[in-house]
Amino acid sequence: MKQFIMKYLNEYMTGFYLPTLRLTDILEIIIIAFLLYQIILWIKNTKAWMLLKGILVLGVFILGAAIFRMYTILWIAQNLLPVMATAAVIIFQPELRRALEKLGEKQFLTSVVPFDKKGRDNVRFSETTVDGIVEASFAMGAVKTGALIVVEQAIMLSEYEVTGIRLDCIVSPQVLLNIFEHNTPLHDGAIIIRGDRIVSATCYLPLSDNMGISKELGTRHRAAIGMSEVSDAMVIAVSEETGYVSVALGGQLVRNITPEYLRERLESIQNRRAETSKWKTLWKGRQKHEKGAD
Ligand SMILES: Nc1ncnc2c1ncn2[C@@H]1O[C@H](COP(=O)(O)OP(=O)(O)OP(=O)(O)O)[C@@H](O)[C@H]1O
Repeated sequence: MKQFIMKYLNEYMTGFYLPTLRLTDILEIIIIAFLLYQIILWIKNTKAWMLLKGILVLGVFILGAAIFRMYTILWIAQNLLPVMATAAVIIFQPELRRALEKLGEKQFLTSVVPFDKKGRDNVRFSETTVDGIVEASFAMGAVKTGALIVVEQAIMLSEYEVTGIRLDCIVSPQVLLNIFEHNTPLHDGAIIIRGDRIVSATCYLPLSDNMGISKELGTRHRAAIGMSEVSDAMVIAVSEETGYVSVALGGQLVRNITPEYLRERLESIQNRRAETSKWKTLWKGRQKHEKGAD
């Protein structure tokens, strides 16, 4: 019996190989899992999602060609691969730039390595500015005055600032209402807010080419989403048609929000420390509003 067991173990267990697991291996697995998760998130939120689908279709086609030994197709695919890789980098240059910018953002770095303690406590804009933006947005919504307000964060929006008329004035509800008043020279396009000041008006923002955006939304909302796709800015859009106030951040538009929600969102980017503590509340609120908007 003992011999039989030993023979069985010899036969079946020698094929198993159990590598020794070091602490660095576990760390490596965690890092790779985190990076993969971030890449998948990035792919899902950008045009790269379409690219991935295209690559999958192409992969299946090439696999079919390999199985059926279609040598000419395989030769063409092999020679076109470097060209396609270069083309993908050129086509997705804005998305790649955005991903690298995100990596370099202070906010991202400080969330991983909290070396900039002083920076975390810095307040980006004052409570008066928050009040001004919230009050003006909903006052304009009530009378159906269209508006587009870009609140700059870590990424400087100089290239969009120069498309408009330079301003330098403190944010207040009165000024905002005046700027977006119909038939006034500054009402068209977007304004950019940096800190507590409006730095430019009538700015032209990049339009999003996301196919999933609701057809009932026009260029104002498309510009709000587009701006939030290429930068970390928070963009507030007030609809001239419905009076709804919407907010775009990271390529996502939350429509028909309440003053409390807008205040919360502004306060979350106003102070880095508040951002961490309010994350949970905001996320819950956003999900609720997204449901409401649908
Ligand atoms: N790329 C852009 N950059 C900045 N502002 C823009 C841009 N495109 C449109 N706008 C602004 O949006 C206005 C047109 O809005 P439009 O009616 O097409 O959009 P909408 O999303 O349906 O908004 P609304 O609900 O207010 O009608 C323009 O007059 C202009 O002020």
